[in-house]
Amino acid sequence: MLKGIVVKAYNSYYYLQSGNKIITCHLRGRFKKGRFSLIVGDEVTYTLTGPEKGIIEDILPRRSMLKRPMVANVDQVVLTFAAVNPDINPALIDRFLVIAEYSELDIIICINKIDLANIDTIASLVERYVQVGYRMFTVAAKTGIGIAKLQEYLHDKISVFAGPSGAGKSTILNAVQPGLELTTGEVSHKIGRGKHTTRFAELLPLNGGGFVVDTPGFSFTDFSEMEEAHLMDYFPEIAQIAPTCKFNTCIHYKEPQCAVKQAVAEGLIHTERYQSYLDILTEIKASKRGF
Ligand SMILES: Nc1nc2c(ncn2[C@@H]2O[C@H](COP(=O)(O)OP(=O)(O)OP(=O)(O)O)[C@@H](O)[C@H]2O)c(=O)[nH]1
Ligand SMILES: [Zn+2]
Repeated sequence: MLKGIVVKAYNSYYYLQSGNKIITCHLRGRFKKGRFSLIVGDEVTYTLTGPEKGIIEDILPRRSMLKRPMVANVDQVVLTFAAVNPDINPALIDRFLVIAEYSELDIIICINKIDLANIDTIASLVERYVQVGYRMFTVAAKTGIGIAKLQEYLHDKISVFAGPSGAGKSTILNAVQPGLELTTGEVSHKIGRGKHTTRFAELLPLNGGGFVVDTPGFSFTDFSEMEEAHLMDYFPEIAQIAPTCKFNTCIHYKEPQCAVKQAVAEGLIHTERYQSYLDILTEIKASKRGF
């Protein structure tokens, strides 16, 4: 049985990467009857019906499923931020981290444009997130600094690149995989969500194995689906200390004898990380009240 991975879905055609070939496929009729949907990243079996044409027979079990964008079998997300232009904003990093944690993704944080950065500022920021346990990369896509190391971590994996507009995601992907030729633009020339007009994600193959996804509009501002009591789970350093709070219902807000607040006071948890926690908690509370 031949195997492939869906790299693109368009107009009821599915494009499979199979070995080093792209096979254009239709779905076997029985799939169409159910409420079944095949998405980018799905691994499938197929039979050939012509040269580089085929029909998809079966879908293999999904290892994971990301909803926005819709991609199956994502291994990790690379949260990408610019050190400068737009200036780095730790509160924004925390917001992206919370959504990525909520989506149960493995996370890499990538700080781009370090050619323009104040090294001390970036070093202390890197330290903050390394302490929490995150994998941090500093790169300059334009000059190539750090790109080889990032490439190692992308090998044989499906990696989704997400981050604010202008962070340099497309530029990084072009550096990681010469030949992709994704369009990049000046920050000031972009409006709203950026220049992307594609609505559907596409897997872009890397030489030597693995795929990357450049996300059109990863929506990272909406916390209303989350529960107040679970927010701590998306801050690893808070989740770790939470069991030692006096009350097991403690959400580390106004409760007495809170071990998390104690840890903040002692400098074990970064004040700005705790502030991000409180800000998002407040947003969740407000959304539950219908604001
Ligand atoms: N100095 C410097 N500029 C960079 C670097 N990487 C990207 N840029 C510039 O930053 C701007 C934005 O880069 P893009 O790659 O388009 O950013 P993006 O994250 O893909 O943006 P969206 O597509 O809107 O999400 C471009 O003008 C790039 O040339 C870098 O390492 N150093
Ligand atoms: Zn507490």
